Amino acid sequence: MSDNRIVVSGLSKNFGSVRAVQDLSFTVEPGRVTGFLGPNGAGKTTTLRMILGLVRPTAGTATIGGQRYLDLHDPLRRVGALLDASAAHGGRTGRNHLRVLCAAAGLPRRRADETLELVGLVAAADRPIKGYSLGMRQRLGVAAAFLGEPPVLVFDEPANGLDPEGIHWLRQFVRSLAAAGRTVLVSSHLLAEMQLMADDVVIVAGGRTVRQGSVADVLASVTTSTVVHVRTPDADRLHRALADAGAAVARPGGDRLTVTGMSAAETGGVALRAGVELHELRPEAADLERAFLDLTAGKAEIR
Ligand SMILES: Nc1ncnc2c1ncn2[C@@H]1O[C@H](COP(=O)(O)OP(=O)(O)OP(=O)(O)O)[C@@H](O)[C@H]1O
Repeated sequence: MSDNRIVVSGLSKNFGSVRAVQDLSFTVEPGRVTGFLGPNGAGKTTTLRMILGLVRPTAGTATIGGQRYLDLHDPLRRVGALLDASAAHGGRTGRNHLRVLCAAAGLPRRRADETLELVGLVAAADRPIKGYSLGMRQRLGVAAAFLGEPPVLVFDEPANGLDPEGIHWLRQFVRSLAAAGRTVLVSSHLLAEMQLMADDVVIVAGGRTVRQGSVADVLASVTTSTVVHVRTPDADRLHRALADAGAAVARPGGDRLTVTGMSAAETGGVALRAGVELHELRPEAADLERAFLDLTAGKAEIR
């Protein structure tokens, strides 16, 4: 696996007057899972299709190991992709579908059985695909992408239609691909899921990048407005003390206060100085969902 980096540079795509992707640049590193996040219509699928040579960019380039997909010598063994899980021929069985793909790619037939096992579809392998649930089709699509054990994998919304057990399986599988040194790009609008699955994230909205970096850095960069949850038997006094110290305080009811604009440590300090007893002092956990909403607010309209 010499260089299996995906490099997207100044990539743009217009469909008539629709600017689906605008000047997008990011790098997907081997050995890491990169989450490609954005609301509906953000341009994710169009970008993935440009990386895979299925859509011609209006401007910019997308390369895999320094070459455009269309210039790769053995693309099926270099890059595995799941784009549209409903693309398989409904009349075929899952096993036959994978065997046909093996034959087309010059892979041994046993890879069909091995990947069926890997994605947990052995029990349904000899049933026609038209009877598969969406989640089963996703698993079959993942199996198809991994037939040639390629070093680079691109999955468009692979978690769609999966039940919680399926999502757990997908997360483990995707993480194991990266742990083995593969380059993994996964698009999603399931942000909480990406928080658990991805090492890096690229967040797009309205065809543009709004933030990219490691999950930890992106979270840190958007958690300036900390929210702290407090419980105290002396809510009125603490409320006054916090307001005097410059915090915004909401009263969700009873003995509870929600403090904005002050860290948990500062809130505890104010309580101590005011002589107020605390029963709970809890900073709200930062999550990607909130970061995403903050970042894409106002840019998320479907064009
Ligand atoms: N072939 C096409 N012809 C015309 N417009 C298109 C075409 N493909 C995509 N678009 C438009 O480009 C924009 C981006 O679409 P794209 O499918 O890339 O977004 P997405 O982020 O994958 O969205 P979703 O999460 O809904 O799948 C949308 O406005 C869409 O309508």
